[in-house]
Amino acid sequence: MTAEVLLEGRGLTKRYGGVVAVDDVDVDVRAGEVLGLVGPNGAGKTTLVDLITGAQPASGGSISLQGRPLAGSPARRARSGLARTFQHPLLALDLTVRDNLLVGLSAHRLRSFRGLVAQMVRGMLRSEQRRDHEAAEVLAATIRLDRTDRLTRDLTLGEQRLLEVGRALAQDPVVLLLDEPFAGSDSEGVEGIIDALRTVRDQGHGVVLVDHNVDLVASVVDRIVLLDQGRVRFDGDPSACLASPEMQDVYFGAQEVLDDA
Ligand SMILES: Nc1ncnc2c1ncn2[C@@H]1O[C@H](COP(=O)(O)OP(=O)(O)OP(=O)(O)O)[C@@H](O)[C@H]1O
Repeated sequence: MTAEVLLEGRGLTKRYGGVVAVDDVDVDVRAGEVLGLVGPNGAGKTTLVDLITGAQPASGGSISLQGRPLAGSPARRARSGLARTFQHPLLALDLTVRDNLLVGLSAHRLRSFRGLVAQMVRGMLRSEQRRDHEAAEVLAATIRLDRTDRLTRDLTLGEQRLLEVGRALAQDPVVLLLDEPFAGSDSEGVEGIIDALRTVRDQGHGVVLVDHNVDLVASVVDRIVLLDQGRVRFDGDPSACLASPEMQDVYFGAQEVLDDA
C-alpha cells in the first residue's frame, strides 16, 4: 500500500523580477519518507523550502498538508505541523542546550488553544516540569548531544546544527524540512542528524532534506528530487538518480561542453 501523502505542492512558482527561481514544481512528501532535494548552486532548493514554509510568498501554485490547504505566515504553517532548520542555525545562544530543547517542546504545545491552556496549568506543576526535562534529555540523546547544561554559544557549529534539529523534532512536526543540516558538521554530527532523520521517519512523519552533498543525501533518503534552474529534472529512486543522464547533465554537462571546446 502506498503511504499517505502528507505534503502536496502543485505548480509552485517563484519569480524574482526576470529570474524564475522555482518554475512550476510539483512535489509530494509521504508519511515515513525522507525526501532529498538536490541540485547545483542556484537550482532553487532554498526557494522551494521557503515557498513551502511561507518564508517567501509564491508567485503561483498551491500547497496542502494532510489534505488541508497550507497558507499564511511561517508561524501559522508551523502551527499546522511544519518545522524547519536553516542554513545558519537560529538558536538562543545564551540558553543551555536543555533550554533550547524546552523552547521547542513549549512551541509544540502552543500549536492549539487547548495546548496553550494546558501549558499554563501545567506550568505550575513540578511533575510536568520534570517530564519536560526528561523529554529534553530523550531528545538530546536522539541527536547524540550530551551535557545538556552547556551554553549553546559554547557548542561547535556541528553541535548547534544538531541542536537545531532536536528543537525542530521537539515540535513533533508532520513534516520536517532541513536546509543543509550537514554543513560544518564532523562525522559524529552527521551521524546524529542521520539518526534523528530515521527517528522522524520511523514515527511516520515526512522529512525534506536539502544538501549539496549528493552522495550523502542519496545514501540516507528514500527518494530524490533533482532541481536545476528551478525545474524538476528527476524524481525517484536515489541510486537511479545518481546514475541518470539528468544527473550527469545537471552536474557535469557544463564540463563536457568545456571539454568539447
Ligand atoms: N531574494 C532574491 N532575490 C532575487 N533573486 C533571488 C533571491 N533569492 C534567490 N534568488 C535567485 O533564485 C535562484 C534560486 O536560488 P536558491 O537560493 O533558491 O538556490 P539554491 O538551490 O538553494 O542554491 P544554493 O545551493 O547556492 O543555496 C538563484 O538564481 C538566485 O540567485
